[in-house]
Amino acid sequence: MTASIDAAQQLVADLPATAAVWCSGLRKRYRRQTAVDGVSFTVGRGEVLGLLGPNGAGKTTVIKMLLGLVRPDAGEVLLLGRPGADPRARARVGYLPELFRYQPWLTATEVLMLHTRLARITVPAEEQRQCLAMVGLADRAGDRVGSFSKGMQQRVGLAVALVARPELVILDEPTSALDPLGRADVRDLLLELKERQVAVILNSHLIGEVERVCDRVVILDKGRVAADGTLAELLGQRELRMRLDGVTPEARERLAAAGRLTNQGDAYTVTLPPDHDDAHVPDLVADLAGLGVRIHSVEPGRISLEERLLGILRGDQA
Ligand SMILES: Nc1ncnc2c1ncn2[C@@H]1O[C@H](COP(=O)(O)OP(=O)(O)OP(=O)(O)O)[C@@H](O)[C@H]1O
Repeated sequence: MTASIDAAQQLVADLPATAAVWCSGLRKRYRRQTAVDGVSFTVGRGEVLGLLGPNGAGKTTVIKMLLGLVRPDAGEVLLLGRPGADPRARARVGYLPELFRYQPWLTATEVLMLHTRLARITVPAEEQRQCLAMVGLADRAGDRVGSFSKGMQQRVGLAVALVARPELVILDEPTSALDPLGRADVRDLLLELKERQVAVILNSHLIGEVERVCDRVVILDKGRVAADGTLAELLGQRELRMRLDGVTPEARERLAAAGRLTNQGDAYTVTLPPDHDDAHVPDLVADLAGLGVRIHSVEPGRISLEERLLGILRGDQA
């Protein structure tokens, strides 16, 4: 008997760790408007996922379906290995909504106490204080939230999302009301969560922010997944940026043979194909010199997430 229990425990221990989020085939229509149309993705434990896409792409609707705040027309959700509707899973998830509003008559400390009680988790007062300090509200803990600026209320929302020791945090535009210093604070906070192996979904229009902290990105467009991959996969395309003069039609042809060519004045950019071999760069430079081109600089580069996002949304080929 004991042997079979041991074997069963070993079997469970050997199972691969469940994902923080797994969703498949999520769909939602509002009257004649399709908001989300067959969205599937996974977020690993401790992974920071950026959710990007234009206004109305369906990002908030996806987030609300993950959290059970909007009922999907189709599709399934698992949070931390349990069905999305299971209260045991939800208690381990922190959430900052896009439109945040907290009870104005409560102090910041009382808002946190209320949320830990709702999550049915005991968090020592000292830890709650640390949580407020982490979002820069240590000095305002005893003040009523109704007297806070919008940015300060968003910081309260971040503390609420973090206070119950979540294993997954979902942040819907967490820096929309924050000043540049506040944005930098959130960036540090996300990196700290990553270190603590807390999984994060970050919906943000601030692409630089996403590029700095996210491991992976899902791009939504018109309710569908337009791209899903690690930053390395999405930004794998590299470029050669050159300053040239004396570019003859033959030299231009040679540049275009190396990749997609754009130019403005004396600045030439070749977007290299995915199978490009770095060993070919000296050949290109030698050929250009042989064709009489004066080469002032050659700089390797990588496209930014913003350029990639715009390319995907405009339907450019990778
Ligand atoms: N409660 C609702 N009733 C009707 N339509 C809705 C509702 N919520 C969202 N929609 C529609 O669903 C689509 C997706 O909206 P959603 O808020 O998910 O987009 P989003 O990507 O989060 O946009 P944004 O970047 O502007 O916040 C939009 O066309 C929107 O009008």
